[in-house]
Amino acid sequence: MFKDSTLANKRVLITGGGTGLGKEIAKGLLSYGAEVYICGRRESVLQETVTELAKIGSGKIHYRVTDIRDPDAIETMVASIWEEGALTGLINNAAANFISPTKDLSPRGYQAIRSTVMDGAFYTVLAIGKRWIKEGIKGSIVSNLVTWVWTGSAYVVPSAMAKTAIDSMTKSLAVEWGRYGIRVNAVAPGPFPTEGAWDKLNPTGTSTGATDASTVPMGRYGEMQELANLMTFLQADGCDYITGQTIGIDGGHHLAAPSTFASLGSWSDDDWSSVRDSIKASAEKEKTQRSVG
Ligand SMILES: CCCCCCC/C=C/C(=O)SCCNC(=O)CCNC(=O)[C@H](O)C(C)(C)COP(=O)(O)OP(=O)(O)OC[C@H]1O[C@@H](n2cnc3c(N)ncnc32)[C@H](O)[C@@H]1OP(=O)(O)O
Ligand SMILES: NC(=O)C1=CN([C@@H]2O[C@H](COP(=O)(O)OP(=O)(O)OC[C@H]3O[C@@H](n4cnc5c(N)ncnc54)[C@H](OP(=O)(O)O)[C@@H]3O)[C@@H](O)[C@H]2O)C=CC1
Repeated sequence: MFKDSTLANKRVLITGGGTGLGKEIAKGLLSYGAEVYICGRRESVLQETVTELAKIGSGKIHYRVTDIRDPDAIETMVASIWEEGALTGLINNAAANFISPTKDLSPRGYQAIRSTVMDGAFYTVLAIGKRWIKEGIKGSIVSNLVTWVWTGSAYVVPSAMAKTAIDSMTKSLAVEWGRYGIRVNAVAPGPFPTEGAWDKLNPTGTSTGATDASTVPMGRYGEMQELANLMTFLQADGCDYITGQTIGIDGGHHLAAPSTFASLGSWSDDDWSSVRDSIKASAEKEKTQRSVG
């Protein structure tokens, strides 16, 4: 989809890049020439990913063991990356989540999710953004959110809340940092099965609720390359005027929510014909009662 050199000279940090979508995004950025840093809390997982992905593109991929809930740890990570060269991009991807009735959540359960998704992304943006402003670097921030920023979602309330906060950060910082040429965008994926997410959101293995591909208008899950391509586009030069946007990539999933008429997709032509007759009859009846028009 892009030239191999599309991301040459780009240096991008992907939080949570050792697994799942972060790892797939890393593959995409590497294949288009970027140098990539990934971070997470499990060194063995990061090491394995770096070894595997070093064969792709320029092969410049590095890891840092970091808990993004700790602002001091983030500062240490970002300072050590800067010693090797300034970043040009950040992808806020690390997250925590699990399904649970909200009434059963403890404060610590809520905090585990909020502190990773909301606080972790903010601390990372702050550590990197302040360096870009000081050094006059026009960086690109992209946060990996979810369509729940538009619909909310039962049974994953802390995740929906924290992702929505980062959606708000995206719009707010796009304005505040536009003067520095820093772009702040987000993507909102629908279901892209990964081990990490499906263990926490589809523990029965029966694909119900938001993990059910049959409720996606396109009738399928997202493909990793599709997400990696969108991330590449948002990290590349060429459309710098795009900022403050959250771009859905969900096969139309959130537009098919129960609050819409999406289920009418099962009606036949005969059903529609009968419905049309009924609606017209109603309109005709009303017309006979009109005093004007
Ligand atoms: C529309 C599209 C469909 C798909 C959309 C997908 C959108 C988003 C997906 C994701 O974000 S998936 C990401 C999945 N990956 C992860 O979650 C990785 C990181 N996860 C973790 O580290 C753990 O799973 C964790 C539990 C979230 C946090 O671990 P931590 O070690 O920090 O905390 P703990 O001490 O284990 O637990 C803290 C607290 O939480 C309570 N808790 C844990 N699990 C549950 C549960 N299943 N139900 C209720 N409560 C839970 C735990 O009991 C602790 O509370 P206290 O008991 O101490 O009060
Ligand atoms: N899969 C899907 O269908 C969708 C996913 N998303 C989003 O995509 C992103 C990736 O999810 P996915 O790949 O599916 O799930 P994963 O569980 O594979 O990815 C989560 C990553 O975050 C890292 N992480 C978690 N907590 C921390 C922390 N405190 N500090 C540093 N790193 C941390 C984990 O590494 P470690 O445990 O080693 O720290 C892991 O690599 C998330 O933001 C998720 O909300 C959005 C919509 C749909």
